[in-house]
Amino acid sequence: MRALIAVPLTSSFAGQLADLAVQVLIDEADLSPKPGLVDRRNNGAHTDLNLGLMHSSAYALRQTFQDMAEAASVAQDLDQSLREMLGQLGRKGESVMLETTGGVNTHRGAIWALGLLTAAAAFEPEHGSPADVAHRAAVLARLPDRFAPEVQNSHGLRACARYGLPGAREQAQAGFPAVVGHGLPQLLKSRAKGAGEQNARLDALIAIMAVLPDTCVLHRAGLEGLDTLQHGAQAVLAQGGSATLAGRRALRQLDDALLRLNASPGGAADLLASTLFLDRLESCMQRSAISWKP
Ligand SMILES: CC(C)(COP(=O)(O)OP(=O)(O)OC[C@H]1O[C@@H](n2cnc3c(N)ncnc32)[C@H](O[C@H]2O[C@H](COP(=O)(O)OP(=O)(O)OP(=O)(O)O)[C@@H](O)[C@H]2O)[C@@H]1O)[C@@H](O)C(=O)NCCC(=O)NCCS
Ligand SMILES: Nc1ncnc2[nH]cnc12
Repeated sequence: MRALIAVPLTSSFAGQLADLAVQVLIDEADLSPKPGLVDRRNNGAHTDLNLGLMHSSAYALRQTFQDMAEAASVAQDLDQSLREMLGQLGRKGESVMLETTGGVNTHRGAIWALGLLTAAAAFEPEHGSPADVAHRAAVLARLPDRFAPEVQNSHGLRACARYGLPGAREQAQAGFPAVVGHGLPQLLKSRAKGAGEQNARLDALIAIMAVLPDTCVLHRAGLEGLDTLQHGAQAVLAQGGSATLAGRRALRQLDDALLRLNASPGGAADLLASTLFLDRLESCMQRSAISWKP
């Protein structure tokens, strides 16, 4: 149950959460050089994706995130009816994405992760710490959705079943450990060490890659791909991160290795966007305090 009486968010606050979700998707796409992924330099391991498509997809999802924030702001509890409403909005968002991109999967995992986090933030704006928001998102992710179609055959489900590893569902249900325990602490640590903002974000992405069983990589390149990703990312961190000369060299080697394997860590990219979302959320909430106070 809510800690305080439910206060419907003004549409402007739900709009600000949606703006933040879109902005972190743009920032993730633009960040360069990202190993194996679409960025400002090239399309990584993709033939069907490019930076323009990532941007169009991100902007097209704004209404989805706003609808999710508004639904959560009027919900009485983090319960099955809110979970099912978010499921319906998430599936609608996936259709909008596919219409915008001509059928290419740009942000399926991001709709899931950022959708849950946006709703969790909107539900209790007065508790906006990363740990609180990730915890509420996990509560939502663990609830059943009676209207979810029986999907047995997604790339993620197949990879999880084949290799016995957790995927996007489990990451959310566990409270986004790759974000809260790795991406965010690394972002703050690299900033504190004096790294520039782009290098700090790259380090956060690398910290996520070092631990995440990314089902996109497993699907395309199996355990060899996952091993290459995780060991390559650990090597970048061991060399001092992306701001050092040796770290930059290790990053380039990881990019080359992933391209050779045709592997793209799309799950890690989504979780970097989630890291940036939680990082900026508290200041967004403080700025908006006036708009949601009764
Ligand atoms: C629960 C869902 C996430 C569905 O999950 P499932 O595993 O069944 O389905 P997938 O289609 O495989 O989607 C999972 C996407 O999540 C990202 N991801 C991968 N690993 C992880 C991980 N360990 N932790 C977190 N997130 C992870 C990843 O998304 C990114 O990659 C996409 C591009 O992938 P790519 O392989 O390049 O492209 P494809 O076209 O799929 O294949 P190729 O032929 O090119 O190789 C891109 O979208 C990134 O975002 C995985 O793709 C959830 O979606 C769901 O149930 N939704 C229903 C609606 C709902 O209930 N919503 C709730 C409220 S929001
Ligand atoms: N930058 C990116 N490149 C490829 N797949 C992605 N999925 C999410 N962000 C991505």
